[in-house]
Amino acid sequence: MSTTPLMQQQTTDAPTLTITVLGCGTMGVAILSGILASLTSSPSGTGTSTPNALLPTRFHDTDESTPPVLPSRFVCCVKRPESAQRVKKAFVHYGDAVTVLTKDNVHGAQAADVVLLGCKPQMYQEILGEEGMAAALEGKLLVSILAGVKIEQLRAVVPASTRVVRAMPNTASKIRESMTVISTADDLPNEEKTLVSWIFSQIGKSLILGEKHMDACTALCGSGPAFYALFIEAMADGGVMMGLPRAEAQMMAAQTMQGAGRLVLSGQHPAIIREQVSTPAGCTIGGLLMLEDGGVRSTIARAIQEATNMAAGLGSSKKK
Ligand SMILES: NC(=O)C1=CN([C@@H]2O[C@H](COP(=O)(O)OP(=O)(O)OC[C@H]3O[C@@H](n4cnc5c(N)ncnc54)[C@H](OP(=O)(O)O)[C@@H]3O)[C@@H](O)[C@H]2O)C=CC1
Ligand SMILES: O=C(O)[C@@H]1CCC=N1
Repeated sequence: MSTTPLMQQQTTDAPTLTITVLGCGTMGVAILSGILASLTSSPSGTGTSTPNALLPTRFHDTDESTPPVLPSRFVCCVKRPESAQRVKKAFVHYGDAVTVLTKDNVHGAQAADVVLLGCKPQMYQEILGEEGMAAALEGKLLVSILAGVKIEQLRAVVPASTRVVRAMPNTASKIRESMTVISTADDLPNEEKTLVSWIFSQIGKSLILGEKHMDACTALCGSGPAFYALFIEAMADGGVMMGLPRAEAQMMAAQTMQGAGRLVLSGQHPAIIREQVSTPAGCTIGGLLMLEDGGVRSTIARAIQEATNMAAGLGSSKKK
């Protein structure tokens, strides 16, 4: 039987690395599920982060190297006992590798090498300002997935020795199909850049961009699954309207969306895909014109604009 990194580190004296999630809700569970799945799958099954041939060179694809020590211990911090039960249930198959703490963030941070901040944006000051937290974060790497909270805001509430990184993943982390954008300060040590890149490349594709783009990335990557889900529902509704059974219509819509996305990722321009599908005098052009009549293109673009603007305001302490 082949051994996985998680198994090796649990059965030998190899150095360990602990990731603690402060606020382990939907996203915390999704991210840890993806990382744990990558650590426990066979080497050939790991890493979905193939370099994207479509990326213009001005964008930096993330570092593809493997850190010398991989995470093998995970601590999940939540507030309510019922959430603790839910998280325990999600990770029941990983035994001692996952610990769940309720209202015990400081111990969680003390145990960590890397702290993943996964609470609501409005909670960061309260959680990072807890008594004992500053000492627990000294010299550590803090990765925030909070929408709208800037690196500068986080730096203002953690010790100067804490390195702060922002990342914007999405719920598809759970199945290792996230799209994550990472933003780091220029002075982040290379080994920590490698570690952060490794973490997010285990749960899908990732790239590095300047922080000024983070709110738009939040709309595209973070909110994106909700927008595509609406599109899937609408496509399926149309199929049902025309007599298709609901479950089959939904499957057709989702798989067709995935296929179109993969064609784009394989290098085909969306306009070429659209033209190739539109047989002259065929049905596709009829459907496309109906969508254009309905202003779908600008409505979708405006939805990204609106979500971006709303994301930008989420880090403001006035919002509760
Ligand atoms: N949902 C998404 O698709 C995405 C979300 N994000 C960002 O991720 C973050 C989390 O979002 P999401 O996972 O949806 O939110 P959830 O509400 O699901 O998770 C928040 C977690 O924080 C915990 N929490 C609240 N207060 C405390 C506290 N004092 N100490 C410890 N834990 C606490 C909650 O615990 P309890 O349940 O016990 O209250 C809960 O587990 C947000 O900042 C969001 O902007 C980023 C990308 C995508
Ligand atoms: O809706 C939100 O605020 C979060 C951030 C991105 C996705 N969900």
